[in-house]
Amino acid sequence: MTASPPDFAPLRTERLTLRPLRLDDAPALHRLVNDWEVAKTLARVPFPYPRELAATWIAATWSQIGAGEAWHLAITTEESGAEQLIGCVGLTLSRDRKAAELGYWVGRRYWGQGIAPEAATRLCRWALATLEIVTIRASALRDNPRSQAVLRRIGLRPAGEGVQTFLSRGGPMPVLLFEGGREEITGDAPPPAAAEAPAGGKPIVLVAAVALVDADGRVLLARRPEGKPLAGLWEFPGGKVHPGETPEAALIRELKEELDIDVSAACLGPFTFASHSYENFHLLMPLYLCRRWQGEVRAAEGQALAWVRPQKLGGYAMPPADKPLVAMLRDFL
Ligand SMILES: Nc1nc2c([nH]c(=O)n2[C@@H]2O[C@H](COP(=O)(O)OP(=O)(O)OP(=O)(O)O)[C@@H](O)[C@H]2O)c(=O)[nH]1
Repeated sequence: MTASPPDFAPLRTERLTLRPLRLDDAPALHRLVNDWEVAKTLARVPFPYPRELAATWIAATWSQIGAGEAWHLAITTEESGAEQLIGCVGLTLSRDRKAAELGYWVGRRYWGQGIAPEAATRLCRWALATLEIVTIRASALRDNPRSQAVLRRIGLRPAGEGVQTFLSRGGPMPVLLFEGGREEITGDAPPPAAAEAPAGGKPIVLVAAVALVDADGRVLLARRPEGKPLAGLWEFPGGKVHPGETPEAALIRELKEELDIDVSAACLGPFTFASHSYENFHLLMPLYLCRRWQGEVRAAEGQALAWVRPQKLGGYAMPPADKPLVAMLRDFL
């Protein structure tokens, strides 16, 4: 078992910090969760909660974070200048690593302040932008409307009913199942940009993008970082064309900013384009092909990068507009 808290940069919201648990959280954790009103809603928590279990569980969460299997984090807040533990929130990966199960609890004194949805939304957004998951699942006891309301607030939708064993209740209990993906949880409808809306229609957003192809014939994909619309999806490097800019100039600027490379317009070969309607704008995106640049590609904005063989492009989750582009690239390269 891991002997110290794992390296994990805390996730913050306006009021909360989500960070790995520490051994000195054990007394507060025990006090908050050894409360029938809290424990009775949780499947994996025994009641009464043995004092020594808190430290054992904290150490188990470190191993799981280290192994990339589950992220159970402390929810803390500042009260009169001191950090207070107020609950926990966690995600556990499914066996195929495509989904994660969400769980949380908040100490009774902190109920009714929207802590659970705030913490859960933050963790889910981090996970969708960082892990390879596409679905988040959760369940709530049928007789726990408060938790069901939290799951709806996060953006999860009902997905049937089930039965789960509850340690606290000593047996199987009926639960309602919930699930959702990136669109539900992040409310992703990318914002419209510069162009004016044509009467009765959506604004057209012009974005220049490029398939950079290296000497081995691999294509560069960049992962959209947390905080941007469609976070976690892989895309071709590029960005919006600013007013007065040509698409080539926009791309040259974006490639310098995002990847720290210098590209000349002569090395940008027009390849194809995407024309795709998103919910609140219509994307028009010329895709260039480029095999020559100066400098070494690096993630200048901290984004994840991947050099991908054309046949493997289908394995990366990309924005819907990119689907036809990927098929054309695969045929061409
Ligand atoms: N760069 C790029 N954008 C894409 C691709 N596919 C796709 O739908 N888009 C969409 O095109 C838009 C590009 O906007 P962006 O947010 O990356 O542009 P930007 O870097 O100028 O952003 P900012 O000004 O918001 O920071 C986004 O809505 C993005 O989802 C793609 O393959 N590459």
